[in-house]
Amino acid sequence: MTGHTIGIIGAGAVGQTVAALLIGEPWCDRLLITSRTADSATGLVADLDDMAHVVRAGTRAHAVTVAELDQTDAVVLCPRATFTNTASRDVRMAGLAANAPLIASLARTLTGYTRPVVMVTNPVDVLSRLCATISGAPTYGIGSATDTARYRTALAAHHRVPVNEVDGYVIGEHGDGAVICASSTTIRGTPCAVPLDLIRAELADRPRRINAGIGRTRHGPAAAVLSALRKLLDVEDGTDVLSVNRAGVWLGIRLRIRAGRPTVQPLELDPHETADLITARTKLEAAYRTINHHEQGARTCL
Ligand SMILES: NC(=O)c1ccc[n+]([C@@H]2O[C@H](COP(=O)([O-])OP(=O)(O)OC[C@H]3O[C@@H](n4cnc5c(N)ncnc54)[C@H](O)[C@@H]3O)[C@@H](O)[C@H]2O)c1
Repeated sequence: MTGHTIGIIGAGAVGQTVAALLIGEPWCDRLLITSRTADSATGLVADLDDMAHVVRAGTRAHAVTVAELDQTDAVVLCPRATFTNTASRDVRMAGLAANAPLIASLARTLTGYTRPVVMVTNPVDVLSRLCATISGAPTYGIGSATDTARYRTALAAHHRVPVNEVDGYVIGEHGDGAVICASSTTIRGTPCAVPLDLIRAELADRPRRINAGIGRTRHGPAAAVLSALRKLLDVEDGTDVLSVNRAGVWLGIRLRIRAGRPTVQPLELDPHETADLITARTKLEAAYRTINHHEQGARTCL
């Protein structure tokens, strides 16, 4: 279980938090970090080195180039292109045009990579598909796991029960097309009332509050990355909600991961949830069609 090397692309808010969490993981020996500038990667490495010495962790971080990531057991993709996001709805999808060429270029460098790639960059479902299509690497998007955690927290507060008594999932798009699986949600094993409007409002407002308070959402998604890595690298078995290929479209789906191998665990949906999932799927397919030219590389404009 020891000896894993993890690559991180993008030394920003999420990349730094993922790296700090991995320093504390006994199964992670090495972190290979690359970012837009060598300075930010080496700066992060020095800071992590100090951290590792203080807490006596064995994990060592190194600044590398993207080409050197072929030595890793998994890669976390969390870069963000420079752009100003002025959207007030569909906020994550608003990053599509700016982030797609960045992810396409990194995915080309990862061509032939066979280990898991964990995508964080938004819009995560569409960019997971782009990365998987270009690189051929098994690509898992992070997003619905955080939505699921937020859903359970909000529902537990509403019913005034401990959060670990709530079992329920959010699947589909990590964004405005999230599908709340209310009909299969239980508290202590018993179906419960789900105030959908309240939950939808909280799923939209919570990241807004985090961003307003501390600038960027980082700890929740970084924990979701760690949870996925532990399972995909066979450190532990368990259930996760990740964005994967479902009949050609990447969207958040419940997976059971045993011995590092994910299998889809479909949830029973009522007619409303089924309609929501079809809507999310249609939206993600339409969004992908606006960027699929990146599969071919740069086109000549005539
Ligand atoms: N899926 C989720 O649940 C989730 C949650 C939070 C953030 N995100 C997304 O993750 C991405 C990163 O967020 P952040 O807050 O860490 O952003 P950030 O701006 O803090 O950091 C982005 C980093 O990417 C680096 N970068 C830019 N171009 C690069 C390149 N070509 N190669 C390598 N690195 C490059 C930048 O230098 C910067 O260090 C965003 O798209 C954000 O929307 C997703």
